[in-house]
Amino acid sequence: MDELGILKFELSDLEKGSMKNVMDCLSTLRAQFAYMGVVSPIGGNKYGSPHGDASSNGLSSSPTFREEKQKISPDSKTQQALRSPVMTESSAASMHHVVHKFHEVFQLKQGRYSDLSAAKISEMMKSNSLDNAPTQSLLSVVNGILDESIERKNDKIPHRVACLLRKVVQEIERRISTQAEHLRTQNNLFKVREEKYQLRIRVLEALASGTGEERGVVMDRLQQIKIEKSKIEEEKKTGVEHVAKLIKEQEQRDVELSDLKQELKLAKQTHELHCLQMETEAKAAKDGLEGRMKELEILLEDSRNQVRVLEAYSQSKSNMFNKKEHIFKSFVEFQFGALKELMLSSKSIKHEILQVQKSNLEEFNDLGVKLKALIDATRDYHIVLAENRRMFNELQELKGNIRVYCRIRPFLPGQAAKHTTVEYIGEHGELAIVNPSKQGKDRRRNFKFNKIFGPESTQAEVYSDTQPLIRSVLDGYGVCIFAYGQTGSGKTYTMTGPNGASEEDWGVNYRALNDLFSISQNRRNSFLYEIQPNGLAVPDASMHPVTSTSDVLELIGVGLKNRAVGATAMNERSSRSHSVVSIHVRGKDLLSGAALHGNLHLVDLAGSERVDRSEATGDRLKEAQHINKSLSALGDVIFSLAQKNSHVPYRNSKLTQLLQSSLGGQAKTLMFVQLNPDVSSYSETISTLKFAERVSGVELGAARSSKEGRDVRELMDQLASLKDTIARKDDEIEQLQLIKDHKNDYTGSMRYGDSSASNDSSGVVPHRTRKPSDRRSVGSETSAYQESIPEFSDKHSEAGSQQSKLSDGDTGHMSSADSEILRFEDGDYEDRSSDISDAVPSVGTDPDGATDQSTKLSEPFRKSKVASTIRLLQNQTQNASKTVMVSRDNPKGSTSIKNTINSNLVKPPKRWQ
Ligand SMILES: Nc1ncnc2c1ncn2[C@@H]1O[C@H](COP(=O)(O)OP(=O)(O)OP(=O)(O)O)[C@@H](O)[C@H]1O
Repeated sequence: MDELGILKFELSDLEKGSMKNVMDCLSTLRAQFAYMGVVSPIGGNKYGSPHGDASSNGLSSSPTFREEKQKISPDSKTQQALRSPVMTESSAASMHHVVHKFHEVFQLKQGRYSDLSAAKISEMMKSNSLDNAPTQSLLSVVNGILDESIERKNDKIPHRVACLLRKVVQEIERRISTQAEHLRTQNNLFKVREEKYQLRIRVLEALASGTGEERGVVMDRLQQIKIEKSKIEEEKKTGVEHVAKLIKEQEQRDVELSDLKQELKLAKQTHELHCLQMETEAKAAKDGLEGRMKELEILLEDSRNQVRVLEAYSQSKSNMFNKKEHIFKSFVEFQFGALKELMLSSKSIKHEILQVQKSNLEEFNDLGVKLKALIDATRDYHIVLAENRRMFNELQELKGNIRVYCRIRPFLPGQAAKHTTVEYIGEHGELAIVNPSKQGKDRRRNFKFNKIFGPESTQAEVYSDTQPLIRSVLDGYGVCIFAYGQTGSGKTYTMTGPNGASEEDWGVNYRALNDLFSISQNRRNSFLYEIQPNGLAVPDASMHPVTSTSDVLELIGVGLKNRAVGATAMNERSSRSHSVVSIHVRGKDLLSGAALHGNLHLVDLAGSERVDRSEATGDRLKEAQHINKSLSALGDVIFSLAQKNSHVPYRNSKLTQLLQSSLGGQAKTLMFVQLNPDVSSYSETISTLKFAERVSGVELGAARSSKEGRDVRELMDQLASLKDTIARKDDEIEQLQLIKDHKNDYTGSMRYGDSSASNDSSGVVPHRTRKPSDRRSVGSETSAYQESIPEFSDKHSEAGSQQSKLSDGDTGHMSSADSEILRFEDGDYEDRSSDISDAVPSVGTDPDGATDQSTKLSEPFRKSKVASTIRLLQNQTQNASKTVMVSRDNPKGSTSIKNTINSNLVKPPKRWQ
């Protein structure tokens, strides 16, 4: 519309309701189409306005008018296009281009045609330009040139302008002729049509003239046709307007379309680029995703496996839980059942408890009274227990504070000639030694000791007679057990046992230690023991606290490492020093607070030897001399004690220094006399036996003479009476123990609800389970104490042995004390006993006769009567023993003894005091 110069309106004008622009536009369009109708071939006037020729009305020279004419004068192609009901896209585009060209070529904006350049004019003259130029433009050119020539007043116009004018005029003429031809053709057509219509009119008139009726119909029909015609024309007009409108819309759409195409192209390029980019990204993303997908697949597979495993696991768990649930359910049901039962029983128990509480209260009151009695009884029990201990040790003393056991070792597997010197071993300590090289009376020598252990005796048997002394250690006594004998006779074997000994072969040392600790444990309720407290015993020796046998064994091991051992001709592994294990015990009576101190010396003496036989020389000889010297010192001490010398030479050797506390005084001494049975050792054997005999008979030798042999019987009676008293006391103690146990059981059962026997660890507990008749079944009235006082078991054997000793016809072995006779070098002792010629009167007793005495001893009695009686008994028996002893050199006397000593005579005591 801009190009056509038509006023336009915007869609917004319609929306706003401003119709002015719309109306202007429509009126301009109508005017234009009206003009087109005028210039159309049908109108017959192509160039002129409806009001006549422009040039003629003077408006032609007006540029506005020219322009207006140009604007509204489309060329033939344009007209054709406009006339064409359907306009193609290309034709519309070309029409637009042509109109544009016309304006460019022929529109003279300013100046004159005569001033136009030749090039411009030649361009205008191109047939193509002229052909395409609108007629109006051509006429404008003509008019312009003519106007210029009028203005120049017939002055000549330039040649090129004249050529242009002619060319334009020729073109106009050509067009006019074409137009005329067209008009003629049209005219002819109209004429044909007119004739046709005339013909129709005539037909119609004929018809009209025929009947009035028919004429009316025809007229109506004609009228209808006219109306139709006018309608058709109207529609045609509307259609033309519609086509123009469509053309405009089409153009607009084309523009939009091209813009859109352009945009589409751009968008397509952008899109393609974008697509490319997207594809690249997509590819990368796809690769990444594929990788990720593979990973995820692997993960998925793993997860599935895990899920399978977990499923299996959860299945098994679930099964297990189901089972458990089942079990729990049944358990809970069972528990509920049990609970119900419990509740029921709880009710009845509560009821019972109430009743029991009631009865308990009564019993408690009763018990309070009984408990008081028990406390008193317990106090008495402890007093009696202490008394018992005292009596026990006094009895030990009565049995003798020094005992001599003789042990004969067997022949060793490697020993060649097995000729023994031991001819006879009696059950009660008798020993007969023969000298194969002598004949007659001197061939045989008899000895008597507390006990003889033959070659077959076991370690346990040997120890069984030693055990009672260990108890004395814990009662506060000094005890010394030592082994004496020639080298290789088995001292170490007896004291320690063989190398790497099993428990069965353990020697005295180990067994004594075991007993020491076990008895101390048994007494823990009444005594607090401290074994081997820290301190120093002798120079270069130290003391260490111990709590068990193994502790002591460790210390012994340390000591043994320090012990000199060497091979001699007599013993492949001879101890070249004394070995002393000292155990010190400090005890405290928990009830009375009294303290006691005992000690135990376990001595394995170095072997005495005849240096000519042991073939010792050099250091070994010196060693042997030292050993013999210290043994000699030991003998001196023993005999000094025996003679009750004011001075006892303890300090002559370290050995006697060490043993001082367990030699003399209240100390008890046990000596194992070790013998080698081989004939080659005959002289050493005799020497050893003589020494032992002297030790064994120390007190006998030291006793003063007594002519009151008859007193022995009386004293024996008293002794038996005392034993009976002890037995009764034992019964009392036992009864108290039973009461105490009953109390413990009762209180235990009250506390724990267990009325069964309590497990009392005290050493006296076994008694309460035994009947009195059982206790006496051993054959002694003191057998109730066989476990706690095992020595009682051997009293008969000792008594018996003493009896045998006294009844032995050979009194040659009964040597008297003589401190000067201990000589090992010559292998024999010189017997220089004093002349004692008194015969022993007939003595004897019946133990059963003493049972009716002293059935009840009061405390003052015990303190005074018992003690004084024991002392008296000791003195008397010593005298009696002396009487027996002195008779050994008197064949007559010995015969007398043999005939008169009663078999029940108890061995006289051997005290050194
Ligand atoms: N009762 C016995 N039964 C078996 N073998 C024994 C017995 N007594 C000793 N023996 C053995 O006799 C040998 C010598 O014994 P042991 O070493 O005990 O003698 P000893 O008197 O200590 O000698 P020494 O004084 O030279 O040290 C050892 O081989 C020992 O095993």
